[in-house]
Parts: sequence; structure tokens; C-alpha cells
Amino acid sequence: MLGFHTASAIRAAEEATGDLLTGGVLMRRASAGLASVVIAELLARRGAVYGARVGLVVGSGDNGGDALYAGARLVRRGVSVVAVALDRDRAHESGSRAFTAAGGRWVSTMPSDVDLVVDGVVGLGGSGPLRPVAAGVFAGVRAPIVAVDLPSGVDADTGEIHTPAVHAAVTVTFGARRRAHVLASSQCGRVVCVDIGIDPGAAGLVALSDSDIAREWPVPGPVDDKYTQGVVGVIAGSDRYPGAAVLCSGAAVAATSGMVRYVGSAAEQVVARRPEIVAAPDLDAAGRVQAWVVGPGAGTDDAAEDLLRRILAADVPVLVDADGLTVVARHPEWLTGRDAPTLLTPHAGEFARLAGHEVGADRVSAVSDLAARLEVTVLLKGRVTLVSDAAGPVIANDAGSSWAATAGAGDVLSGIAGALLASGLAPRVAAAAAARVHADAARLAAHGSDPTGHGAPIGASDLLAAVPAAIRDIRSAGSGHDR
Ligand SMILES: NC(=O)C1=CN([C@@H]2O[C@H](COP(=O)(O)OP(=O)(O)OC[C@H]3O[C@@H](n4cnc5c(N)ncnc54)[C@H](OP(=O)(O)O)[C@@H]3O)[C@@H](O)[C@H]2O)[C@@H](O)CC1
Ligand SMILES: [K+]
Repeated sequence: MLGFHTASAIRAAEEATGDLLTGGVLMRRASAGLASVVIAELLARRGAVYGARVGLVVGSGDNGGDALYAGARLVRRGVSVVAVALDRDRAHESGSRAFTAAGGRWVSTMPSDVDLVVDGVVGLGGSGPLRPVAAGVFAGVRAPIVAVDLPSGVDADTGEIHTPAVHAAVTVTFGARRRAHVLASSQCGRVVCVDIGIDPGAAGLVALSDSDIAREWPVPGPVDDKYTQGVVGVIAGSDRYPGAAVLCSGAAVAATSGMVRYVGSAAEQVVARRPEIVAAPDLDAAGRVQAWVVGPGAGTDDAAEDLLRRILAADVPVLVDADGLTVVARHPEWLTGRDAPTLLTPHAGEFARLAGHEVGADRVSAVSDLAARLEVTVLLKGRVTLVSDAAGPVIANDAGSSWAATAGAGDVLSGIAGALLASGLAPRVAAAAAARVHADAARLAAHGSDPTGHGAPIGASDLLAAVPAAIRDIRSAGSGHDR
């Protein structure tokens, strides 16, 4: 599990080192790490370090100090380094001296022929967008950018990407990852964390590793049968949206080896596509389940409302998605009164209906607040999906691509997560593991047999078809061998 920390937690950890901070040891370690990453980048991009050209953009704080000390090291390795200071009088004093003494040159505009640019404008002390002078410098930059700590213009805690902000190819951070490194991952590029000997403690935002997910993913054991692995009931689809039923129940079949029941008007289409699904015309005829998935394409009329009320009165885990979320937004008391766990899986629009306000820039707080208020687990969809049950740390899943942004993909996600709930996984783990496999399946489907080549747009059916391959991949990666 990877942790992502707030700026205040990082600052507190730096302060706790006492002399190491005040004596500049932390900054020396940070800049040494930064310089080695720049050297590795130069080697990878142009095959040599000697004769390379690097430009620094230097702000008024310690972030600029990191850049200047690293610049001095690079000069000593034979790199031609120039620095543009946003305000020469306020540039880090000892860093400036070290840079000049090593042979670094100060310039007023960034040359167009640099191989790499180092963004040392702001790090933890930054707020808001790049100011005009900095924005002007970066406007002319075509070279790849290595950001010091954070791409300037990106909020360290919320990951809000202001306009303008630096778009980095690589971000080098120090001691521990900041929240923005996962929340704004697309702006950070590859993130390298340099060890500088600080300990910020437990993180309030985490990401699960492959092995975390591989360990949890339910597969049949020697004494399992279809019932012991959990039966999931899917209430989805309608005359108007039968496809939601097919996608959601199909995903539930793909996610685990347990049994899938279906209740709704799309039984014929569901069973035609997946004959192993046991369909029933109504709830009374459905049989027992270990978890319900309710809502995708299921409508919001009185009948849908009555069905959801009855499902939420049952003492089993329930996942509510899509139309079901519109209904529970009208009846939050149906959620707060439950003993069994509830998992809600809103996109931003559904979140706003549930919360009574937009998600806003601080997605982590938004998802935790809603989970606490409704006494549920919330999975907030997005390129970076967030899961909170208000008790443990928020779990982020960075999809790494947006191929899953397609109609019906949400129905597949709820089917996967519902099957995992039925298998007995805690809602936060079921939600996070489902988000990961869903994102991986989208990527696999988009890229076909060549993972390094260009992807092509996919539909939700393609994503669903790639779910078994995504599960196989993550189990192999997480356990070191397939079973
Ligand atoms: N402490 C340590 O030992 C270690 C620290 N480390 C490093 O220190 C960094 C934190 O340094 P820091 O605290 O000096 O803040 P920093 O991010 O450089 O900002 C400075 C000033 O910039 C300004 N400013 C704000 N927003 C702006 C904007 N949008 N656009 C332009 N300017 C803006 C604002 O000043 P203002 O102009 O408002 O007076 C602000 O005060 C940290 O990220 C890491 O890199 C590492 O070496 C590890 C060891
Ligand atoms: K920066």
C-alpha cells in the first residue's frame, strides 16, 4: 500500500528532524536525489550527460533552493546549466551562491535549445495558479519538464490543477508522496520519491498495490461451491435500458465464481447473454443473496422506489448505483438506519444530488464527508476513483487512462463490486479492488495485444470482455505466480 500525505504532515515530519532541517541536511539530500533523477533522464533521453543543457526556473522559496543545489551538482557533472529567477533578489540565498560558484549561469529568458527544464517555482509553499511571470517562462518551453516536489500550479493537498500549471514529465519528491501525486497524477508524470530520512506517519490517503488486491480477490478454494462463494443479486435494467442489466450482471459473473441472480424486466436478454444467471420476475421469487446491486438503468419511478426501499430493509450488503442513487438522494433515512453495509458508487453528478453540493476541488474531503454523513461507503468515480468509509484512510485508484469514460462502463463497475461484496469483502476493499480491475480491463481492451502501442476507443462490452484478463494480470503481478 502506498501512502499520500498532506503538506502539513510533511512539514511536521521535516520539523521533527530538528538539526537535519535547520542545518540544511534535508535540502542537500533532496537536491542530490533531484540531480540523480535529472542525470538519469538525460541519459535515457540523449544517451549522455556531458554537454547536456538544462534550464532551471527558480521561485522564491526552498523549492527553488532544491533546484539551485541540484543545478550546482549537474554543472559539476559536465552539464551546461542556466537559471531563470522569477525574482533574482528573492531566490534561495545559499542555493544561489552554490549554483554560481559551481559555474551555473543566470539568464533572463529560457534558451530554446535546453534538453530539460527543472520546475523549481513552488512546492509545498505554493498556492493558486502559476503567476504571470512564471507562466510566461513556461509558455516558451518545449523541452520535457522535471518538477521539483510538485508541478507548480497544482495544489499539494487537493490535487487541484490550476490554470496555468506546469505539466511535468517527471516529478521528484522528497521523503514521502504528497496527495497531489495521485490526485493529479496526469499532471505529475512519473513520480520518483527520494528518501531523505523523514517519517510522516500513517497517511489519510492510500493506494492499494497489486499484491493488496491479489491477496483479497476471491477465487474458489478446495471446498467451495457456488453458494459458499457468495450469491449476488442484480436489480438493473428496464424496458428502456435492458443493456444496463446485461452489462451489470455479466460483470458480476466475470468477477467471481459465485452465483448471480437477476431480478427485473430484462431477464430474457440477460439469460440469452449469460445462461448461468438465475433470473426471477420479482423480488419475492428471487431467492437468497449475500449482497444486492441495485440501480443501473432501473428507473426512478414509484415501483423502482418501492423495490429499493425493500432491498435496503434487507440485512445484507447493498450496492446502490445510477438511478438507485437518484432515489436514495430523496430518502437518505433509508441509508442511515441500516445495520448491514451500504456502498454507493456515484459519478460527480450523482454525488452532487446525494451531497446537495458539487464535489468541488477537494475530492478527498468531499467523499469522506458524504460517507460519514450517510454512514455508508462511497466510491466517487473519476479518472482517479476515491473510496471512503469515513473510518479508514481514503483509497485512491488512478486509472492511468480515461478509456473507461464510455456509456455503460459504470454498470460493469457496479457488477464487479457487487460480486466482491457478496463474496464477503469489506465494502471499501470491494470498491477499490473493483475500480482497479475495471480500469485495467479498460486499458487492456483499448490497447488490444500491444500494450505499448496506441489505444483505440472501446465500448462497455469490450471492457466487460477484458475483465477476466485484468483479474488474471493483477493476480499474477500481485502474487508473483499464477494460481
Ligand atoms: N523544509 C525542508 O527542509 C525541505 C524542503 N524542501 C523543499 O522546500 C519546498 C517548500 O519550500 P517553501 O516552504 O520555501 O515554499 P515554496 O514551495 O518554495 O514556495 C515559496 C514561495 O513561493 C511563493 N508562491 C506561492 N504560490 C506561488 C505561485 N502560484 N506562483 C509563484 N510563486 C508562488 C510564495 O511566496 P510569496 O511570493 O507569496 O511571498 C511562497 O512562500 C518543498 O516543496 C521542497 O521542494 C526540500 O528541500 C526537502 C527539505
Ligand atoms: K515545483
